[in-house]
Amino acid sequence: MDLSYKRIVIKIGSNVLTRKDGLPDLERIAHVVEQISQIKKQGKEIILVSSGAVASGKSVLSVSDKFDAVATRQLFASIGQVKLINSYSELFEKQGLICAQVLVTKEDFRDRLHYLNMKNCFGILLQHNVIPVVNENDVISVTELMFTDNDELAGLIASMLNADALIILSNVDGIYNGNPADSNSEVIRYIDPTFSDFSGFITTQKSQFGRGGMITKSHIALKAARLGIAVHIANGKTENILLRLLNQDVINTCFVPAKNASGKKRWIANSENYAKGVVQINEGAKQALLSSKASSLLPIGVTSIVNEFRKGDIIRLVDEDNHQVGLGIAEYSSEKAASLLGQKNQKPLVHYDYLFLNPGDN
Ligand SMILES: Nc1ncnc2c1ncn2[C@@H]1O[C@H](COP(=O)(O)OP(=O)(O)O)[C@@H](O)[C@H]1O
Ligand SMILES: N[C@@H](CCC(=O)OP(=O)(O)O)C(=O)O
Repeated sequence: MDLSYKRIVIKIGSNVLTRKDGLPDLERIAHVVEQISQIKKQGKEIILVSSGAVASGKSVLSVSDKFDAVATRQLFASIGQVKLINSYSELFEKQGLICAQVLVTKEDFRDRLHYLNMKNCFGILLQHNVIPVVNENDVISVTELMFTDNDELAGLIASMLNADALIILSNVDGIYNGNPADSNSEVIRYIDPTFSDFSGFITTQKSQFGRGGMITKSHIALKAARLGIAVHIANGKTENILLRLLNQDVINTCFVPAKNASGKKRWIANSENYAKGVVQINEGAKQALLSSKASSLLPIGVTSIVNEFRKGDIIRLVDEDNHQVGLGIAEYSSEKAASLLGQKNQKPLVHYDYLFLNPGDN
């Protein structure tokens, strides 16, 4: 049976696009493009998030290691991105398709105007049947301004565009229940979006070019799945992986999407950086919020106001150990909340409809 996704974000990691010697794998890139063009013919919309700029840059120029590492990365990325997008452009053209380059920074998701500009741009590209090829603007994004990796970028794009699915192509068949190198380990086929503790089996091990590793991937995947987006982690080195994945005849890890979250919840989920206020909640409130029943946050469950906020601000909810439980929109100010703290029968501080839960994301 075919997976009936209409809008799909596909993320390809540097490791999929490069050979063992670190040079760009043009055959692999061509194969990805061929598969995308076949999927396009089925009437689906594709947004491609492609890494590989730095690796492509390294294939053009060798630089002495006496230069600053950050500047060297900027150098490789700026040269490599041209090479990478030229390859995509030529290959898509051969398939009768047009692609576009979209380079973004983390700041663009924080600034509301930039966010809307970006969203509008994707809108017009998709309306014109163009395939956006997205990457981080590595020339601008250095050190603390960077996305954790392109998995984070792909998750944000999938959420911004209300995608039905996010496919993350890496160099493993999925998330294993142990060390992937161990022959006893098996790929976990389905992960429920309420699951949160991966520490038992995911190691911090990364592939040659990997930045975030599997831990970041799993957190991004959970977040997207909780927003109603199906996430697949699969092996980009497997022949016809995209076609086979959509035909459901290849092993991969699928994060099962939660029942679709409202647009408001999606927005809250991506607004962590706007969160002004912080409130600490007790264990009872935490259990109630995380239970399968739809619960709002009541003042009786709030133990303290950590940072002040106004009515309508995004606030972070933390538990007694200061671990994040979720984000929500405050129904009233921190001043009023402080006066109601611990009291019964009061109006919710955060209504369920304006609450996004993401325990374990910090
Ligand atoms: N339980 C696990 N299952 C699968 N991969 C894992 C696991 N634990 C750690 N990893 C590592 O995560 C790597 C993939 O992440 P990453 O290096 O970021 O890839 P990419 O460059 O494709 O984004 C795998 O190559 C593997 O070494
Ligand atoms: N933006 C960088 C890649 C960053 C990145 O996250 O890479 P990867 O972990 O391989 O997906 C580049 O194009 O080289």
